[in-house]
Amino acid sequence: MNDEKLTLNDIKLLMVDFMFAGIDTTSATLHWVMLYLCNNPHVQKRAQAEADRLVTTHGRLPCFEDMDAMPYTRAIIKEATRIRPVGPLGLPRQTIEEDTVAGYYIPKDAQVIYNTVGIHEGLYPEDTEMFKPERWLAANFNDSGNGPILPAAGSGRRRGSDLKTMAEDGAAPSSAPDEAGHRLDLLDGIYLFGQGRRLCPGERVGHGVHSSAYLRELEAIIKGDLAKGRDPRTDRELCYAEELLLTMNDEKLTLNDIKLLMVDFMFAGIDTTSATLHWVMLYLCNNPHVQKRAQAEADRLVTTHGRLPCFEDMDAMPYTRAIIKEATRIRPVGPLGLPRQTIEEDTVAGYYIPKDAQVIYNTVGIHEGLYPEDTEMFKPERWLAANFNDSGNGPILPAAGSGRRRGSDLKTMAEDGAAPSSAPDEAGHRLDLLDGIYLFGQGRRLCPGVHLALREMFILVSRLMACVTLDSALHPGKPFSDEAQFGLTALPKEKVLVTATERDPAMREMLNMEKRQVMKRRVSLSVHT
Ligand code: HEM
Repeated sequence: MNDEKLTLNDIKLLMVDFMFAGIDTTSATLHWVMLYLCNNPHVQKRAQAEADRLVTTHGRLPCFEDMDAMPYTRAIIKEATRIRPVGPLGLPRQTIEEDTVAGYYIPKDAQVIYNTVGIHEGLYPEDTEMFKPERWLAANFNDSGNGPILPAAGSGRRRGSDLKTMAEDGAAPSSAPDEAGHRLDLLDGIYLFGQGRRLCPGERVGHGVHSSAYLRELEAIIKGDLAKGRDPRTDRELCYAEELLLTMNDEKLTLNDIKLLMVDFMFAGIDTTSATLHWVMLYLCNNPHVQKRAQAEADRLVTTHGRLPCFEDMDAMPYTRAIIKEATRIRPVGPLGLPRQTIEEDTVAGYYIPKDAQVIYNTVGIHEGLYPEDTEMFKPERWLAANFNDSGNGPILPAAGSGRRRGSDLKTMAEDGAAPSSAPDEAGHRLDLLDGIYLFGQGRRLCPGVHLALREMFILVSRLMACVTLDSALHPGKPFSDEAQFGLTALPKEKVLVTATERDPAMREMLNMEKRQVMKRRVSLSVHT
């Protein structure tokens, strides 16, 4: 550490990085390897024959030194990374100069993301869905250009024929690279580990382009409107990208900033929200009484307004919101928060935390601590104002943004089933998604997408409850296992396949009516543009 000018803290951060970056990725890839081995007994047989040859020669089990002598085993791993790359998209890069790739102009400072799945599919378009480890054996590359065009690890593109370098499958073991110094290794042709200088250090690898054509088109439409003295906002509902394009001068945003924001949102907002919805569906199927109560809430709204729930009904549907909140409590899809660095020393729960330490909050642990007596019970009613009272009933909840306050302070929302009200209570408090929930982080870098995520989930759950009854498609009437499988997001271990049974044909008619109205709006928008 002295030669490399590393502090003890740098070493700790490296250890944590390795844990975060190395465990899920490797184990997910191994899941695919196992799956394809089970699905392809002939592949297993050939790998076993290779292992047997090694065992017979050396009188011991394979060890790290045998990598070069077992090309078929390596080819199995490589084919699994090709056919199902566990990171479907690469990490973003910023271009340091302009360029043209496949006919697309890429400006300087653009954010580019390579599409690993797309690149891998393009390698063998004729049979991309076939698991064929033998693609990766040197015997299948020859100087007539047989084999795909493979980009080499770390340096530009080179022909597959250059890669005719490895010992043939089954040939005498040799650990030396061939005379040209090439190796048909895991990285040749595989983009799963990234590319270039920031290639995954656990292995080494791309490109792929985040197209900006759509954004430029939108910008032209907005500029066209403004040039004609027309404010697009008065004509139609704008999407987020259009709103940003309209305010980009005032906000000092470049087109590139907007692109980066869009990409950030896609990365940060899709998996997290969809994983949370998996849990919501699971717990709805497992708790028919919860569905019934949510359906009753939706029915009251439909009867009052003669339409399906919409965003404005959030405050009027506390039980639906409580379902979403309880799902985020019981199975937070991000089991750990993102790391923070302490700016001063402190003592927390008897533990001394030095300055400059990296701390990670344990979301699962905090959530479990809220209701230790029945933490594994899915009880949305915990989050209804009726269940908080001045005698301190309810857990001690940390309030969103400001210290800790007693649950009794939170007796603020309209009672479940009470008259709809969109106004916060007189104390200005709201029993909202963030009170007591750490899933979205805390403090200044709290998830900025929380309100969007809540609305997306609210609209889906409230409308589902208005229209259908959910049940497990795999084992009707029986609960799903609520065990979590940990990955980048913690998803249910069991596949949440559900059936949706229509409750009332009148709801279908309401949906169809809405669909017709949306289509009409779309037509008028395309006429406008
Ligand atoms: C259920 C859904 C979601 C969950 C569980 C979630 C969770 C999180 C967490 C834990 C963080 C880190 C906060 C911290 O450092 O303390 C975060 C950051 C972030 N989230 Fe979300 N998120 C969700 C939905 C969304 C959506 C829908 C968007 C946008 C469309 C979004 C955009 C972001 C962005 C841009 C950041 C980075 C903020 C920063 O670095 O300052 N998230 N999210």
